[in-house]
Amino acid sequence: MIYAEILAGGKGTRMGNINMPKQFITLGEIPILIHTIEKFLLNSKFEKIIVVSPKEWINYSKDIIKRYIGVDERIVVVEGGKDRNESIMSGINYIESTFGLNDDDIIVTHDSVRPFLTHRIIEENIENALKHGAVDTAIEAVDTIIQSIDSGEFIDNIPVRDTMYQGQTPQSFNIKILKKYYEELNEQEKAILTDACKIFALKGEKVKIVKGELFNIKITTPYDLKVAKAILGENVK
Ligand SMILES: Nc1ccn([C@@H]2O[C@H](COP(=O)(O)OP(=O)(O)OP(=O)(O)O)[C@@H](O)[C@H]2O)c(=O)n1
Ligand SMILES: O=P(O)(O)OC[C@@H](O)[C@@H](O)[C@@H](O)CO
Repeated sequence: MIYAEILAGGKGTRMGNINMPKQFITLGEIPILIHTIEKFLLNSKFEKIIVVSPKEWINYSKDIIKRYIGVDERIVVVEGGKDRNESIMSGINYIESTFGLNDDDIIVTHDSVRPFLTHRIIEENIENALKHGAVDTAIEAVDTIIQSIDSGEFIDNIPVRDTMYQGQTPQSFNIKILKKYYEELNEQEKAILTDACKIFALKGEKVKIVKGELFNIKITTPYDLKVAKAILGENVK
């Protein structure tokens, strides 16, 4: 089966002083989370669309889904984890305990705060996850990427730009393999994960790249919120 998992379990601290996690901020009068869920609803291949939410925002998430989308049996809201990867695993635990896991089940995981993903990106994630078992969505680096191990004091390395990409989401996986690899990692390895594809990379396993889009931004800071509004053609102050 093919599942979607929308990660909305974060607090949005880098968005600054807001009274709710950033995934609930409205964009064009609709919460960011709802924009993202709607993109997934357009694809009929998903058995379930699992939304992970902070515990204290579960009821709120359910309320806005009902208000903006209505009752849709494909959508379920479950409690997230202490970090992004733990949130991914919460969704997988829900799938396992509710439906069991088959060898060819895949999951398309996506940041709730990337509302501009496209149908093409979702389709290519599904197709390649079924074929390769692990997929990242990425765009070619536009800037030269500089590596500085001492937190920005001096440069250690300037990799050849043509080999550099910027990771986005969705990231999609064979569920059984993702779960097995994640459980095999030690705490130190888990601590350096900035995304789920790194779980496969640490195991030396191949991850297929699907072409992302420049506009598939992650809304992280107040600046990103302005960019998102501009993408939608809203007036930006
Ligand atoms: N425990 C967590 C942490 C993050 N996320 C989700 O992962 C996505 C990308 O994470 P990020 O942009 O870092 O979100 P936050 O953790 O909310 O932001 P911040 O680091 O500024 O607090 C977001 O949609 C966020 O809700 C999640 O599902 N569970
Ligand atoms: O910005 P954070 O490190 O909290 O979150 C990282 C992930 O969300 C991020 O790696 C994916 O969106 C892929 O880029």
